[in-house]
Amino acid sequence: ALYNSMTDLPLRSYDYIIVGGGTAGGVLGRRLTEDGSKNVLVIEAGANPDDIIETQIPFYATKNFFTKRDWNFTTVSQAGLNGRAVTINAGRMLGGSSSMTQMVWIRGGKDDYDLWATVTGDSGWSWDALLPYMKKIEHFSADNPDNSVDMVSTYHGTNGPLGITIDAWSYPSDPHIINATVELASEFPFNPDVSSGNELGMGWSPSTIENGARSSSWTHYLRPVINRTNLDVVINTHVTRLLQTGTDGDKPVFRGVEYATSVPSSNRNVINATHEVILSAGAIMSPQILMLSGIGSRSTLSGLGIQTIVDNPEVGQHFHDHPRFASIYTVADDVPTMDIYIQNATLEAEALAQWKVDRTGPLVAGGPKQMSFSRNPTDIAPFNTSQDPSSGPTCGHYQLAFADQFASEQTTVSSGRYLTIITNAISQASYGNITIGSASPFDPPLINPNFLGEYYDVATLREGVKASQRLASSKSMTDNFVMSPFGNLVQALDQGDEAIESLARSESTTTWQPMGSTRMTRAGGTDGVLDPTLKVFGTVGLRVVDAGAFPHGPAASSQAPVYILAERAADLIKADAP
Ligand SMILES: Cc1cc2nc3c(=O)[nH]c(=O)nc-3n(C[C@H](O)[C@H](O)[C@H](O)COP(=O)(O)OP(=O)(O)OC[C@H]3O[C@@H](n4cnc5c(N)ncnc54)[C@H](O)[C@@H]3O)c2cc1C
Repeated sequence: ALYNSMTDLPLRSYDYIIVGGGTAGGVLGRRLTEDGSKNVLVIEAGANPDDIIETQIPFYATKNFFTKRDWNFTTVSQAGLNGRAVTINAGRMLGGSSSMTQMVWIRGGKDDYDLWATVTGDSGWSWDALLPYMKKIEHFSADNPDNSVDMVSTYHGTNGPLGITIDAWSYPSDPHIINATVELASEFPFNPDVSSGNELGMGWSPSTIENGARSSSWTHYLRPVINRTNLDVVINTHVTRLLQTGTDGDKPVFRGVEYATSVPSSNRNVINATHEVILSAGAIMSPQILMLSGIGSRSTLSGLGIQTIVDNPEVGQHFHDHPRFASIYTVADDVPTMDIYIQNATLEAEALAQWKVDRTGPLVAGGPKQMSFSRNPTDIAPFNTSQDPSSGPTCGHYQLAFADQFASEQTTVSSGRYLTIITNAISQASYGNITIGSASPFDPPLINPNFLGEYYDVATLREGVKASQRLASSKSMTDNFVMSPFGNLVQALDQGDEAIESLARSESTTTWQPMGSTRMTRAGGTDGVLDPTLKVFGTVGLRVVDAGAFPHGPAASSQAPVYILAERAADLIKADAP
């Protein structure tokens, strides 16, 4: 059942306590309770988003920003971004970030997961071994909209919990982009399924949308099973740290969970799991909770008066995110881009009324509907001398995604029609870290993704911007559609590489994909935090299952990889059950 506070919980013991009812936490809550033999408690800091229409309407995804459903994190000053600090929004509600994503559903390349297997020494993390889990997640309900290919049968599942479809709204850009895959077939070859293991090329991009509304790990994994008698979910409860409950051999056992309400001054109480505590608080908060619990770098912890129980300087390291740059183009005045619903309150109100009636109309428009994945050229600087940061040849270095609207975080406009082509550096070379500057669980951790810290990533964005321009200036795109580049992009494209790189430093921001801060490595490894079964090194009774656990960030948006990781994690946890 769902409870508003810990004081409402029935008096019973829990085999598993999951910290964070987000993307991974929702998957675990469902899977660990499905055979009925184990009691599970999920503790979530945020609230239940069921009454919040902005978490349901695909087009309203960004309206969740800066609300109480958003952790609203800010990075430390980023040297690679000319010293700017960047906001990283993250979901603080049931479903976590899956309740506020742009809904893009993309897995990454086969090499991404094969690298996980190599790094961990566990072939269970390879693409082939994970493909059944990938399918197990999906309730995939659309063929490719142009019917040229069946996206479902070979690589996708149709009986899983999570509703996934190709966005039902027809964007003005759709035919132009698909035509460009013919006109520019050598650079943007049509890829019938970018989630087949080879993501390179341009193809349709499915979204976590079903029947015109967002599907999240709350709406499609956890909520449908909330009445299981062995599942309790409690909201509005902030886990402040984990507590050692004993020792097993020479290792500390961490089965105690200390919590408070969302009010920092509220009392701390403790609940113990009989078997395991699983941290699924996301790649920013899970390392913070570990450090507050005495698991981390001794020098950091002792400086803050926290007793070190497990000295592991790897906690919080290898943190990264994919930097993003938006190239904006003007579009012919008579093209009905989504700008009309942003600029005209009457049209938006009509669209909202239509959505409320039957979940149709323009507001079902979610994230990008096509995507392309490309590799950097190998014959120019810095790529001809740098080590390739990608997992392998099935993975792109940059991803282009399209929005039929003005989509900038720097400026807004009140008129005009636009196409935004977003470059994401999905195989970035820069790594940063998460650490803590305070012993208070209510102070956010210090977040350093080190955006564009390596010149390689600036150059990757440069390549993406130039590829966007080649695409935007093609006959297919300029045929009654794209007019010209907009804003600072005009001058940068005119002036060339250095100017583009400089613009990338002054305008790039996050794709909201924090990853890798508690990474998994091989058993007994010293270059990570988790063993291949996601157990925290040096402890008993404790795992981390969230985006922080990725051994290497996939060349993709991160929600699908989190669902994939969590599905296998559930089986690994069950396999260890007493
Ligand atoms: C705005 C936005 C857009 C995105 N767009 C896309 C996209 O289009 N496609 C894509 O693939 N990915 C996207 N992502 C990234 C993707 O959503 C995340 O990588 C993924 O959902 C992370 O899953 P997680 O389980 O690691 O963490 P989360 O889903 O963030 O879950 C963490 C949960 O833990 C809770 N929590 C944290 N601390 C505590 C605590 N101390 N006590 C109790 N509970 C706590 C949080 O409230 C949250 O519910 C986007 C993310 C955001 C924020």
